[in-house]
Amino acid sequence: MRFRPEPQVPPDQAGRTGILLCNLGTPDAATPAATRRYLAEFLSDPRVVEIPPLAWKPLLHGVILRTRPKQSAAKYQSVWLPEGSPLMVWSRKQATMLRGYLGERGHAVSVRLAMRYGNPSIASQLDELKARGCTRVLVVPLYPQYSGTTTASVVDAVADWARGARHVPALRFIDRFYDDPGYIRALTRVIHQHWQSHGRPNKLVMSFHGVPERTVKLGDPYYAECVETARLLAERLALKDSEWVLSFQSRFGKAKWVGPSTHDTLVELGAAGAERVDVVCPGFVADCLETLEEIAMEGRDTFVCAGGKQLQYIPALNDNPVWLAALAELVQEHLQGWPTRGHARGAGG
Ligand SMILES: C=CC1=C(C)c2cc3[nH]c(cc4nc(cc5[nH]c(cc1n2)c(C)c5CCC(=O)O)C(CCC(=O)O)=C4C)c(C)c3C=C
Ligand SMILES: [Fe+2]
Ligand SMILES: [Fe+2]
Repeated sequence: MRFRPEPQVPPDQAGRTGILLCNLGTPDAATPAATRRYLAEFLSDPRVVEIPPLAWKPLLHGVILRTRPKQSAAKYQSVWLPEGSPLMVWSRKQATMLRGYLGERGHAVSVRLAMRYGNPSIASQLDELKARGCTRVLVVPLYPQYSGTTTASVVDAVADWARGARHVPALRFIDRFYDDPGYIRALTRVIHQHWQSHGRPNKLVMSFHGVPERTVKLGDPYYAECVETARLLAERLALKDSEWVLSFQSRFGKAKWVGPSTHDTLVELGAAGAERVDVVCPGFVADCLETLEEIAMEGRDTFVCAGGKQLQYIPALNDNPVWLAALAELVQEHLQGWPTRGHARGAGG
């Protein structure tokens, strides 16, 4: 059967609104086997690696998936929490808190967390939302800056699921929030709080996940949106140009990525004798391997080895109440003006 059989939702029970929070995904365990499964799915996505399959598959299966899972699993072990992967732990907490924020305002909404790669899958959570009577779903990729490699890939997964569904819910997406006042306010708050308890650094490094330069040349708006987030943040923090710098981390593969690289920036700052740098990663709303290991551990070593004294990592937004309030507000904004006719118990109606 091409389209799934599904229970009928009686009109009087229809109209729940589903909120699907999506982040990237993470291995189920900090083991080479689980990391391999996760990387195989992630790195097989043509949105992520834009190399023709005939050239990429042999490299992926013959080289990368034979070596990287073991190395990455060791890194995951160094940040793993008793409850699991930091990305999963924080994302779950965010979903729970968002439920509270939206519930308080009395709307008939269901909030679910999905991961683009690994578990819980986007398809499984869309199935759950449908089973709860959601006839419309707001999809919220937790990427502040739009990129084809991340945001559009969530759209692909939702579209793949919809392709097999009989009763497809009405769909909306929050495709970006890089300049959202609440998001910028929450970042400002976290940084101010850090500076209140630890004093100020010589330099604030704003480090974003990188993407291949080619994707930007081909029209990906990601780089420009990172630049704008950084500018807005510096403005809100009233920083002079000499007090902050923008950089890009997590380079992967041999192609040229957008720069300047966070690694090179930390080496330069360390060699120039900077006493203390603080690093904040505004593109990650939840702490994960890329912030806790690559910045707070590897980055610190890089900076100190180059001659710097102290690197302080400023945590991601995680469970910050100002952030969750901003996210709830953003969700409400996107539900506004969504007609409730035929969606009897919809939010905002
Ligand atoms: C292969 C190329 C990659 C692109 C392009 C890319 C873009 C990209 N990624 C994030 C957010 C995250 N990436 C994370 C991990 C991660 N990223 C890549 C590769 C690319 N990312 C790999 C191979 C990995 C896995 C870890 C490793 O083996 O190094 C994570 C953390 C996941 C976790 O479990 O903690 C996040 C989050 C963005 C925002 C982005 C483009 C804008
Ligand atoms: Fe990544
Ligand atoms: Fe990394």
